[in-house]
Amino acid sequence: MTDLLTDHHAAASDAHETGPGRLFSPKRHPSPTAAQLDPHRRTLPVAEPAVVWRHTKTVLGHHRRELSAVLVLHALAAVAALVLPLLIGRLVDALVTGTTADRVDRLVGLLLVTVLVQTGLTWWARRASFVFGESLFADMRERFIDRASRLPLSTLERAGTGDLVARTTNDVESLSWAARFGLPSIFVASVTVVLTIGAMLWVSPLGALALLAAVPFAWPATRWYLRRARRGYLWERSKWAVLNGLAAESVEAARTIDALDLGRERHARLVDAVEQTYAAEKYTRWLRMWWYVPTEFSYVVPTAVALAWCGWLVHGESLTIGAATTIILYIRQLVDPFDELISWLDEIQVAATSLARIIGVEEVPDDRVATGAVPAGNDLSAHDVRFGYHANLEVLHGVSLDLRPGERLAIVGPSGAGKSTLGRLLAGIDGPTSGSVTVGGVPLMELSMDTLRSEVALVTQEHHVFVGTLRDNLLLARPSASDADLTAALASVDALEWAEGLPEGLSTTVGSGGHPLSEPQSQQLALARLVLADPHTLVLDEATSLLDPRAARHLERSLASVVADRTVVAIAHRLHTAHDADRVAVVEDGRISELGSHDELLTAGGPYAALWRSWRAEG
Ligand SMILES: Nc1ncnc2c1ncn2[C@@H]1O[C@H](COP(=O)(O)OP(=O)(O)OP(=O)(O)O)[C@@H](O)[C@H]1O
Repeated sequence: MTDLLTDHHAAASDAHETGPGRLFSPKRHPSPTAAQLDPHRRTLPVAEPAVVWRHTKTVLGHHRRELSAVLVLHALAAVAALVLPLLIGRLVDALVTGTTADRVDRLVGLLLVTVLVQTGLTWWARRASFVFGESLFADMRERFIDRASRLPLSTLERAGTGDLVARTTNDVESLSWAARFGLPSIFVASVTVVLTIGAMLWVSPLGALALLAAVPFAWPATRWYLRRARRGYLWERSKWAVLNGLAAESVEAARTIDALDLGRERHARLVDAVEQTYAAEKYTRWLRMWWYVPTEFSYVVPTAVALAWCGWLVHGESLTIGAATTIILYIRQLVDPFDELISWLDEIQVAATSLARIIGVEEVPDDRVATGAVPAGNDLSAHDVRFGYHANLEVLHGVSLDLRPGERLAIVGPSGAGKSTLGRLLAGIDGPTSGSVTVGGVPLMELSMDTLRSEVALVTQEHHVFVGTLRDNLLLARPSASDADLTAALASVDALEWAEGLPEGLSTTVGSGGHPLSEPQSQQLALARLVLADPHTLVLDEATSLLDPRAARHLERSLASVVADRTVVAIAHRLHTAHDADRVAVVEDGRISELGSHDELLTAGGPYAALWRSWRAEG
């Protein structure tokens, strides 16, 4: 047993030992390394056990009344269950010492009533537990969804959506299972175990000693298991998150994968993710296997010991046959709840890991704090802005820029210079590490998301159509808009004709699985959303096909009507946009090296003039 329960963290180097002889040797199985767990690097945070415990206590505190009712009902049901062996013991003693038929009838009648009462109480207690588990789970889920839907975009981009999707699906499901079925079973089992042991001690403390025979089997094995389970399940969950993310991404990007012939590469990555998930699953199964064997012994051995021990006590007249019968029945009666506790202990480990991952989402710091300050005007300014996606790797090195309301400013520069990054900062997606980006004198990071979107918006290549009606998709931009507003917005981007031609007009379900929208239609929908949000400044990333000169003429018209009367920052990857702009900012190596009109910069003969000449030569 001691050999079996030795600490094997050092065995991580044997990660590739998978022969059958090795597989079942506890010494050889690889445990997760810190790098494999990787809970804090690029993934979302995982709450520490103390935080999980504090959170659980708080949530239980909110349901104190239901919890007390559940415990009292289970205690009553357990007491009724304990009366049965006691009555049977009395019956045995009465029969051994001699009694009347009348007394036997009374004891049997009492037995029947007890069975009925116990059944009724158990049903009631279980029902109360289910209701309790459901409301507890509903609370936790609501908190999680609330936080998850407000996560900073930069955090999500860094962590990847796979991790959040895994927490929303696998983890919530495992928690739901534990809350709905685990908690009720644990209540029943714990109350029954405690009361049964109490009853055994009351009947005969000496006879109850037989129960100690379970300890050498159950105790060390459980300790050994619990020491490793959290790390094991965290490892398993993190690998599932990677696998889920890869699978979802592969399905979403199926067309691109086909077009670029990336099938083989995706397959290799999926196989690698499956292998890593398999290794993690194998580890936790291995833990359970070595834990279950001794615990199974702990169920059987005490009954055998009790038979011998109580028999010896009866022989020495320290115990009546009836009391011995009661003790042995109690020991048998303990097996089921004990087994239930042991198997739920395992599920609870999984659920606790899931809970730690779910609560971890709450630990993501907000990237903005809405102060309630109201911008005094529409002028957008960047002042000495520095920013990097990673610590020690600055991308923007002190950028200052004052936009003139209503102007069209093109940002040009070599690839990787920081143009898109500057665009993200000007649109308030990311906050500067130092310096400030303000609108009407208020830093963008001090505006609520709703206010921010009515000031400045980033138009990217993404024009996602959400599953829901066309109306729902438009209302996202302005929830208070009337149907007339929506129709006007669609008309302004030249989309009314096809929108009215949909089977149910604004009420047509679009998005994945709904009525299919063509690429230009999806783009117009995104533009109509912009019209509804009505920001005074737009940051257009020209990488988007929205500005592709080969795009359909009506799309260009749609865009033109959206940008009219707004301040526009166009991140120009083709210089013809710069030619049409009021001013051009040249970004080189994270700095603005030139700023002026097209003609001024050409006359200056600096970097812009060189870029323009080489672009003309290529064109
Ligand atoms: N999400 C990100 N995480 C980490 N690094 C990033 C991220 N986005 C951009 N970078 C890095 O920041 C630097 C500037 O990138 P950015 O996309 O802003 O340049 P760009 O001038 O827009 O280039 P391009 O014209 O090729 O789009 C590059 O070194 C890039 O690798």
